[in-house]
Amino acid sequence: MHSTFTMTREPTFKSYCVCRGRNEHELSAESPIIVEPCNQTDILLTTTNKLFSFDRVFDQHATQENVYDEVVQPILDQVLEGFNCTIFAYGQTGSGKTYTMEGNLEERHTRDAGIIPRVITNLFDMLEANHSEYSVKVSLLELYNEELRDLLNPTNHQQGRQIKIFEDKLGSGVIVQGIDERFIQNAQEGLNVLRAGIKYRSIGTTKCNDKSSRSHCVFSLISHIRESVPGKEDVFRIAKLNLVDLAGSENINRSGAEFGRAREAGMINQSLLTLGRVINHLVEHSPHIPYRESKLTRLLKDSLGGKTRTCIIATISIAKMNQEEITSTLDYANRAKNIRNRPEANQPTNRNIHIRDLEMKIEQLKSDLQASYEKNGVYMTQKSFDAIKEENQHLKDAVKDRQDRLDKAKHDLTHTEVKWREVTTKIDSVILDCDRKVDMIRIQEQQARTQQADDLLDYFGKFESDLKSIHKEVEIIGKRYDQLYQHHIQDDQCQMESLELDMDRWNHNVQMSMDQQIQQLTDQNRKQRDELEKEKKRHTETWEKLQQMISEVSQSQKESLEATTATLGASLVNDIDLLENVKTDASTVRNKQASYLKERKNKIAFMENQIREDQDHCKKILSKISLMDNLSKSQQLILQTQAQQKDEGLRKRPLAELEIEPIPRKRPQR
Ligand SMILES: Nc1ncnc2c1ncn2[C@@H]1O[C@H](COP(=O)(O)OP(=O)(O)OP(=O)(O)O)[C@@H](O)[C@H]1O
Repeated sequence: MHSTFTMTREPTFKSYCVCRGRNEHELSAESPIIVEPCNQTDILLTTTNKLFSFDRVFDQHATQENVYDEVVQPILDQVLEGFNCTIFAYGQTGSGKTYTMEGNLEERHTRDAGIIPRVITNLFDMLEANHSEYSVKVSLLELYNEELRDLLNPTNHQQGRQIKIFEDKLGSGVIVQGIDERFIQNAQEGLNVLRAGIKYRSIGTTKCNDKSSRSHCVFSLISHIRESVPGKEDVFRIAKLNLVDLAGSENINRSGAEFGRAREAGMINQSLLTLGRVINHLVEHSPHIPYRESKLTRLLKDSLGGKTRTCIIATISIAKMNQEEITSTLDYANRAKNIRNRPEANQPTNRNIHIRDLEMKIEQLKSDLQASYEKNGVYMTQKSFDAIKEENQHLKDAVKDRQDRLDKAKHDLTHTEVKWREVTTKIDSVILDCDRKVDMIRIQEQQARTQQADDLLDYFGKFESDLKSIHKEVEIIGKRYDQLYQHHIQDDQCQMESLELDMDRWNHNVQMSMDQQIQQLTDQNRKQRDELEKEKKRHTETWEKLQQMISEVSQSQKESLEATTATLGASLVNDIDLLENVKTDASTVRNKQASYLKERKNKIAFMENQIREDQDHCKKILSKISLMDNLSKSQQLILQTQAQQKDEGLRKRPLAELEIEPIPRKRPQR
């Protein structure tokens, strides 16, 4: 055994997680597994994909022995070194707290034996192996509905003897007055005592557990170990191990706490809530830790942020149907991991000190007894009175603390009320303003609508008169078209007839003049030819007569004669050519006249077509105009009806419901 009193640097508040495999109920409900231990220290909640870290995670296949070896054995070693230690089991009902802490109490080394029987057994084994002088005493305390009960002496409670909790001024932690502490000589005796006490634990039935522990249960082991120091007086090393099986952390509805058990569940939750608050305050290093708000936290004060080595074992189901509780348990235990305790080994005490302590205690008890016999008004010793006074002071402090918080809450409430009133007034004025604005907007809208309707009526009136004038214009155009058409055709026909006449006349004239010219030319030609013949004859005669003379006439005369003949011949040819040209010109003019006539005819036919098309177009325009006329009349009617209806309904109907189409501001182009 180690005899040194060491301050450790390991985490002072450890946190473990133990998973329970699915039970019959969860299997029959086919509730899927939602937790996955990733490695030895992390566990994944698959539904939220959140990872929780612990000092060690035990999956559903882990054994009680595994848990003991890894969690409890190191703690037991430290108990033997003089450290006070505490192990909590925390979890929803039915998750395996009692199984983990107690398990099977019947047999020493069964597979299902939990932490307590293994601790008892191993403690004695270790003490024996150490060959030291020792003593071990145990106590078993139940906290039910905020009442402490001694399970090793249940009659105490029945006889109305109260168990009190004191804080020891000398620094040895919390003192629980009025409980039985049984010395046990060996493991078997310890197990017997435990089994006997456990029988009295408050058990009920819940939906989650047939044998549900309805209370918090604290099993404490106190060991005194004698240590020999060479040349000095022997000393005793005293240490305490608390093994706490908390009640289920379930919510009332889900646990199905029935038949008056709702109060019980409420109480359980109350003390667990306080435990949670204490943990939060410790984690946040708050100046005030609300230990005094529940007996559970008062009892375990030293294990929470005190000098004790503490660990929490979170027991969880792995089935999805318990998701809510699994999450809250993991959160709770995870948070507790951040508590910082200041473990200190207890100072060894020697026989004399111990005897003196015991003598003081005997004295105190004697004094209490005496005071109680004498019934002199104060049935207790001064020391007990002082303790009660101190308790009262604590209570007063707590009351003051609560009063302060209440005052602050009241102050906050008043402040909030003032603000609320301010906000309400503001809201009222805003509503009033809004109402006024809405009314104004309605009136404006109504006016605008009426104006719009009037504008519309004006517009349609003008539109109608415009249509009428268009109508008239179109009629005039139509008539003009008709007249034009008649006129044009007649003109063209006259023109054509006169042209034809002209042509005929011209043709005739041309023919006549041509014939005359031809006749003249032919006559002229004949005359000239006759003259020429005569001339020729004369010449021949003359020639013949003057043959002789001719031979004598110079060559030049002969040439001149021949030239004259040639000139006369050429002139004749020219005349013929001229006549031919005149003929060609006449036929060209004739052709031109014919093509002009043809062109005119085509033009007239084209114009006739156009006029016909124009007439059709006019007819269409006329029918459209009459259609528009009808439409405008019917729209005018609708508008008038609407205007009347609007006038009546505008006050009642919201703006958006008025189905008036947008007004085209642009006039249609004529
Ligand atoms: N790891 C486990 N292996 C096998 N069985 C288990 C395990 N944990 C719990 N059980 C069984 O589940 C049932 C409920 O367990 P237990 O009574 O320990 O729950 P609990 O958390 O203490 O519930 P309560 O808060 O209601 O007391 C018991 O029958 C127990 O034997």
